Amino acid sequence: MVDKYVVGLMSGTSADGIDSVLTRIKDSGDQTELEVLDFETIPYTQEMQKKIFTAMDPDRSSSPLICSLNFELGYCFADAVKSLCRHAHFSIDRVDLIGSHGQTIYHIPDSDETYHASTLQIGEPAVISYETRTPVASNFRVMDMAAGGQGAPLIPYVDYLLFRNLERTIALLNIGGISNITVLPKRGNLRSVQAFDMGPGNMIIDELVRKFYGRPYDRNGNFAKRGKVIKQILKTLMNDSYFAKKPPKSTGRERYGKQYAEWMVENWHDQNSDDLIATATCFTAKAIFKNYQDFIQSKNPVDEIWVSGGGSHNPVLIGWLQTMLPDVTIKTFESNRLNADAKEAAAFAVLANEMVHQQPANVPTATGAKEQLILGNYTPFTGMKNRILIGG
Ligand SMILES: Nc1ncnc2c1ncn2[C@@H]1O[C@H](COP(=O)(O)OP(=O)(O)OP(=O)(O)O)[C@@H](O)[C@H]1O
Ligand SMILES: CC(=O)N[C@H]1[C@@H]2OC[C@@H](O2)[C@@H](O)[C@@H]1O[C@H](C)C(=O)O
Repeated sequence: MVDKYVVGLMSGTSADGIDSVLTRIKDSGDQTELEVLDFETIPYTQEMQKKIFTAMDPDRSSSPLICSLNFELGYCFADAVKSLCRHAHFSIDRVDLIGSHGQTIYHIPDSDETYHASTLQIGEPAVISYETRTPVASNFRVMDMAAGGQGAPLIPYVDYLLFRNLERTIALLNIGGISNITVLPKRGNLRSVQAFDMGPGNMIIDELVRKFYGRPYDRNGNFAKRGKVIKQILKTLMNDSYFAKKPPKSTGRERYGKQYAEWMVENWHDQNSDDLIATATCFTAKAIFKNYQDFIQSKNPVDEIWVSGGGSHNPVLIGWLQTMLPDVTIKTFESNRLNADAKEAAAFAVLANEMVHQQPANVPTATGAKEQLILGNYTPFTGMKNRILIGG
């Protein structure tokens, strides 16, 4: 089986920048072997981040903005690939395939009286493909959703491929904008994997810090450290219907973004800023704890939780989580195959590789889809250097 050089691209719900990773992948499915050759994060300019947040906000968004941003982000993603290849001293001509998650603009996990269940990730693959002269796999969530799933989370399949069959039950917890978990029961098969979004990650903390201090996030939990948790507020926040909802479930900025933080500030305007940040940080930890207690503990008591995502750098958040789960070892995700920050981007390289091998890659127990499906749309470069991987 010939190795493929695959670039994975990810921009998460925090919209802080583009993670790109250059990988070498051998084989596919259960036989997948992944090697990470280089990794880079390119932060969005302030202007770009502002546009993304505006596009996500139903009160301020517009169709021309989303239309234009789809192309603008396509160029940003293509630039990220070019920059990564320069950084790795690797000719872009040698890249066989790009797997791009895109930027989530809106995610409606369940239909309601107004809107159909749907999800939108943008960053035009034709632009990425044209600019890099390389085929692109993208739009991984929609086929799962077409089959009645939530289109999220998708990383659990890759977690299973790369980290299964350990002698202990391991949970991979990613604390990004949203927190999500993958539980890999010891010696379990794909059907035994439990995975879902647990609720807010850093999203509410980020919004409060932006509002109070004009900074993007609470670096090393410094503001939370100065504040104290207001028990009454925490109790109110924990009374959230998302936590009672049984998995499969997924959530996003629509629920725990700017409006949520604004509601907190309005409701408790007489409270000290650092106390509110501390309370939001404790809320994030407690939401993870509650979901664990209600949906995981009795089924698959975990031995270890490996934490990745930006929240792993917040010692206050991790400290609280450890206090709530004294019997579980909580440690930063570590693997000789990939570092924590590269994990999500690398997962989209693996998903792209699965796509061109026509391997189903969703985990129906995690997304709620009716069946296993091949994920992703394929955009070949259709110019002179036409390299179509599918079917030959
Ligand atoms: N040193 C740090 N101290 C505290 N928080 C940090 C630190 N570094 C990063 N973070 C937090 O991590 C966030 C970014 O995390 P990450 O890049 O994992 O999110 P994401 O990939 O956008 O989210 P998601 O996985 O939900 O899509 C920042 O917005 C910030 O809140
Ligand atoms: C719709 C969407 O973009 N969901 C993201 C988001 O960020 C974290 C969590 O919510 C997860 O469900 C998902 O991302 C990861 C990459 C996933 O699909 O596994």
